[in-house]
Amino acid sequence: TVAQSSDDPFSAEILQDPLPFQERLREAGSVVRLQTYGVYAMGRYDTVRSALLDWQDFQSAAGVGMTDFTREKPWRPPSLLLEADPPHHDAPREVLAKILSPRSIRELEPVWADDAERLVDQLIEGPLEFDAVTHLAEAFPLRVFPDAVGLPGSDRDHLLPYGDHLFNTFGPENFLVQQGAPRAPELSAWVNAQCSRESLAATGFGADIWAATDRGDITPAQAPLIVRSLLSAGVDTTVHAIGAVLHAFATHPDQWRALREDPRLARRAFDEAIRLESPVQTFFRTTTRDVTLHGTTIPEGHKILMFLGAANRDPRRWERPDAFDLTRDPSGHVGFGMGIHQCVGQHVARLEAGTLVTALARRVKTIELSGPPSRRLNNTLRAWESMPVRITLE
Ligand code: HEM
Ligand SMILES: O=C(O)c1ccc(C2CC2)cc1
Repeated sequence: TVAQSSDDPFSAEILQDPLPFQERLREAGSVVRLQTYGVYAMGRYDTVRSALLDWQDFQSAAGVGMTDFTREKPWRPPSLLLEADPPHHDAPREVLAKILSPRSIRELEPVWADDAERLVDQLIEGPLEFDAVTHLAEAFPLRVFPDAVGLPGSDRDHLLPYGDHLFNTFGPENFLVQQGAPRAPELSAWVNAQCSRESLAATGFGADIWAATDRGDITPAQAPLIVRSLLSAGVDTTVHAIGAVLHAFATHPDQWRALREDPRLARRAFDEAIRLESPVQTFFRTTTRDVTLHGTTIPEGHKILMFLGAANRDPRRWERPDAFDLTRDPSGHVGFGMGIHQCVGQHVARLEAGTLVTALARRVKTIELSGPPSRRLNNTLRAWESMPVRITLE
């Protein structure tokens, strides 16, 4: 018999503080049936990793949220990457992987480094106490990423509520989805309008995607959906990942000192903050046949829920899992997923966070919380509402 849990991981209480539930989940077994939703959950690192790698038994094409696309209509046309499996997944993935590769985005490094320095210079002219979510975690990605995609200047802040709602729709239709539903059609229409060739600048990730249609690597019908993938995945994730790394440093002054002594630590700090916080907490898969995992058989056509956040703090895999420790090697964390769907934008995310943290480390001597930070509840994202900080300067 399979282990059972009566917890609701999408309740406000557990979304506010998921750690006790995640501990219960890991201890209950490799595969645990969530009675509230009739889905199978996994929180241990080894089980999550093997499900991520086994795309044949655990498919994405039926959706990576609770909705089973073979039974219900998705609220938006499925992503050609996230919600697709080989062979359909192959060409869109190959096109985007090339456009977002470290070599392709290398030219952005000086541009973003300069932008980060200007943003930090402006910031430190003002009061040395401010909300790091508003003035850093949200401000920087919204300043650099839409430009890199090739979005026109105005109303780019639609991207945040669009992403917030999208990430809620991967969960059950609970209070969070109901909150975002009224604006969803308008936000979705706005995002779709940004993805046409004529809307996008002549250079940037968007133009590069459309150029791939001229080469026949993808079709003109596919191009807008692939641009939509960037606008869907590329903003809220980095906002809350940067929030996570700032929170980690603000609560570990010794690690901030270590970074200032050795700026190369910025990259490892980002991955360690992603391991610890897992801005993307969960994703689903759907079984393509009866699958037996660690002695538990999951019948065909069932949803499994992978708790990336729980796997990233599994004591079976990580020593002192709840510590933010820059001497640790965080590689192997599942905060960007693993396998054929592993985050294709991770190099962009690392560059964004790296340039901002490096610019801060040059000017800011100390950073600490000046009040309690508050969480923004979301069915999928571990997100920040506000983070009051106080800094001192060099
Ligand atoms: C720190 C920030 C980010 C985090 C934590 C993150 C996390 C993830 C995760 C966990 C997946 C795997 C989804 C799955 O297995 O079903 C993924 C896939 C993806 N990410 Fe990211 N992501 C981040 C930033 C970005 C950025 C900046 C972009 C675009 C520039 C992006 C674009 C994508 C796309 C298109 C996929 C689907 C890949 C595929 O299915 O082949 N992500 N991301
Ligand atoms: O292709 C998409 O639309 C897409 C949306 C959200 C994500 C999350 C995992 C970062 C990834 C891809």
